[in-house]
Amino acid sequence: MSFEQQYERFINSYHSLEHNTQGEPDSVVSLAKWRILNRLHDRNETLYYRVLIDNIKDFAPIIYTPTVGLVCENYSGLFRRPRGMYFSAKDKGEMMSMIYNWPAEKVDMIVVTDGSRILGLGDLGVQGIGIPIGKLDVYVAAAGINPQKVLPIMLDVGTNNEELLEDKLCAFVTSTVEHTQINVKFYSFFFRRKKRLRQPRLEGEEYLAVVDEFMEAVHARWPKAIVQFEDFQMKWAFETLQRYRSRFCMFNDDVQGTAGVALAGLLGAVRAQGRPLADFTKQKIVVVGAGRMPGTHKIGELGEGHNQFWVLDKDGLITKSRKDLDPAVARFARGYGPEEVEDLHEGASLVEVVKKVKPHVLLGLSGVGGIFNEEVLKAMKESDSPCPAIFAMSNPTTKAECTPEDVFKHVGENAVFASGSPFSNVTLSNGRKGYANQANNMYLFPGIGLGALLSGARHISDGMLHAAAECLASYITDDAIRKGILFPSISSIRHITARVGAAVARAAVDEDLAEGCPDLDPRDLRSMSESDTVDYVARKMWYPVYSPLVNDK
Ligand SMILES: NC(=O)c1ccc[n+]([C@@H]2O[C@H](COP(=O)([O-])OP(=O)(O)OC[C@H]3O[C@@H](n4cnc5c(N)ncnc54)[C@H](O)[C@@H]3O)[C@@H](O)[C@H]2O)c1
Ligand SMILES: O=C(O)C[C@H](O)C(=O)O
Ligand SMILES: [Mg+2]
Repeated sequence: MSFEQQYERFINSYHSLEHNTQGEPDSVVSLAKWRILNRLHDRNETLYYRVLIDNIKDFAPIIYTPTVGLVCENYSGLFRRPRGMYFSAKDKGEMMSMIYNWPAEKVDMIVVTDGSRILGLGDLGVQGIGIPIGKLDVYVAAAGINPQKVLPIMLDVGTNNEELLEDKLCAFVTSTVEHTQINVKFYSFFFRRKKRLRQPRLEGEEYLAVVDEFMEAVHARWPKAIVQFEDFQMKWAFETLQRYRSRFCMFNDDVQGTAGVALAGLLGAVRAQGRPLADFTKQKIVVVGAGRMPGTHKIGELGEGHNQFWVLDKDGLITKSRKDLDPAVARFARGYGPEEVEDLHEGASLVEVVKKVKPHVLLGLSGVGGIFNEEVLKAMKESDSPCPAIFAMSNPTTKAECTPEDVFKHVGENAVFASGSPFSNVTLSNGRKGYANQANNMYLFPGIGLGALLSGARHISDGMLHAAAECLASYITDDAIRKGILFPSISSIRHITARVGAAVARAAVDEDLAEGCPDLDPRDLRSMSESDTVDYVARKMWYPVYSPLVNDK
């Protein structure tokens, strides 16, 4: 069969599955779709990634949020074939040999998690491996990273999830070195089974010793690989970022990627009001969920010393009088400055804050589904903005703070909306479209990784991250913004990623962080124009075609 016939056969079977599962609950349909794609991934990488690239808008919700959340919750039951590598606390002293035993000669991109905060679903232990797998699928589809050079990693340091500690079915999920390669000259499958750690999570120095050994081992064999930290609980996300960011080429997607996407969305919200970007500092922004807030310090800096943020966590509004105030959040705590809304007290509720502040933007990163309820959204109607912006960024869909329907109904049809997981657009009363934008770090992490890789960056600086965010923000035209479109369509993700990747690489060059890669001297990168850099990045992207073993005569 030709490639085209194989492609058509797969798409037909996918459509039959859609037809045959009509009327079934959403979770059953989504998991069935994930299974059919996963089986294709296992047996034919080339076809899988072509199908994914061509249909990214339809398939991203299956291999990525929201379905990937459901997949992680059920991973031990869905598990058929291994994918990725697991390092457990019991491998201490052996991680270097394990890394050197990985059969791929070169690894460019690693996504690592410890499973402690999977989307808004909490501690899923080793079952969280679904996230690095999904993120790396996006790397292949969006950034054109060669799938033979990606490596999903789980650091198994135990779990504090009581159900998983009890669950006997989950006992054999992990294995030391797992690998399948299809469509290349060899097929390898290394598999040593071992039990997952069935114990509470390691803490303190014991925990850090595992991550340290893993990072040293990766760096020893692949010094130029980019390591993306993903879905670590807050305390370890920040600690590991500080610990490794100047020594290794790594970043934390939830902290840094998310901050960039939020920044692009916030700048879009300013433009939607027809105001110049300089007016950003006059925007009042209520943030619900303080987990990733310190990651947004760069956004805070744009505010030139004004505290334009009102940050709430599970205990309400955070003020200077908060007991045990987290130093990382302290700069956003209310309680100083002339712009203070005096009569808001420590722990004030979300509705109180919205009613008093009348914010331009309401940004949710709480992991609490539906927290932007009717009362909160109706209070947003009184916003000082002509186009109040609501960002319900929590994932997966069940954890979204509200839906676009609720926003356009309760806030008004002039509102702008974005969510972390995809929603459908809404038809408004006048027949116009109410846009359900997707504000997800998938717009940035592939470009950050690709730009760092192609420039051979020594590490990933704030300047490189800022360049990525600005590039995304400037991607959208004024015309689109006026319609309420704040983020481009996921269908353009490869194009967006080429631009973001180029912006990141150029920033690395500007900061003298670029050491180049085997086929590119950093001096060549320096001499490229902006559009030449985009072309270069786009040319370096892997694209799925069968490689002939014998050339035509
Ligand atoms: N869209 C994206 O690109 C993106 C990126 C990163 C994280 N997220 C999502 O953001 C959510 C939070 O992630 P995180 O890493 O910050 O989690 P986290 O657990 O570190 O932080 C959650 C925060 O929400 C607060 N919170 C909990 N209940 C609350 C309530 N009832 N009212 C107000 N605040 C409350 C907590 O106190 C905490 O500050 C997750 O659902 C995650 O999927 C989305
Ligand atoms: O994984 C996502 O969809 C975005 C983000 O990294 C998250 O943790 O929610
Ligand atoms: Mg994440």
